[in-house]
Amino acid sequence: MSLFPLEPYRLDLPDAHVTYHPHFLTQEEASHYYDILYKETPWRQDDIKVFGKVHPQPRLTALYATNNLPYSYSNITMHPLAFTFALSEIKKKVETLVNAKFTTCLLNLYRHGKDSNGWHADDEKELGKNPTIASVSLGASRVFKFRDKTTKSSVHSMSLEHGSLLLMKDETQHNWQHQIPKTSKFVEPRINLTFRIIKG
Ligand SMILES: O=C(O)CCC(=O)C(=O)O
Ligand SMILES: [Fe+2]
Repeated sequence: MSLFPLEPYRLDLPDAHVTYHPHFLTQEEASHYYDILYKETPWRQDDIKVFGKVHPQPRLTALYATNNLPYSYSNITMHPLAFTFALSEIKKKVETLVNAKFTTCLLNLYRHGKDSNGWHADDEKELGKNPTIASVSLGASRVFKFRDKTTKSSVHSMSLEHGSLLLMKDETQHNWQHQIPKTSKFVEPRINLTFRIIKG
């Protein structure tokens, strides 16, 4: 297999359903959306509580939704903004590919290699059982890892590239955790968009 496959493929993870679409967007589309979202998004840095200790989240975030429903994780509750034109365009493309309607998009900005996203599963109750989560990557490529939720072993590592889409569905969040680890390498910023479904 080549290092940078062109065709979508399903990851070889037991009790999960994860597909990776390396060229969901063209490089031009991806750069266009990166520039717009980098500039137009009111990025914020919330404090989170992990193991009883409060510290600033190691990345910037923003929440958008088509309804007014908040999203809570790591002891923070985010209230959504209304979808922008650019985000709506991306949402439509994702919905066509995935054949699902999303209500909510969480944006993450990893400013540099020290920004990260610790081990977690997107298993908050407002997402319901077996949530479908579509994750679009723009900007620098970053390593993305999965590990078995129970044994914390059998780690799968991959790179999420500019313009790609990673689709996690069925029992994936029930059985696996994921993370974006810090890196000591110099890396440019990366924007990630995770489309989710939150029903009231
Ligand atoms: O940045 C990523 O690719 C992952 C983001 C993520 O896991 C999340 O926001 O829940
Ligand atoms: Fe996640």
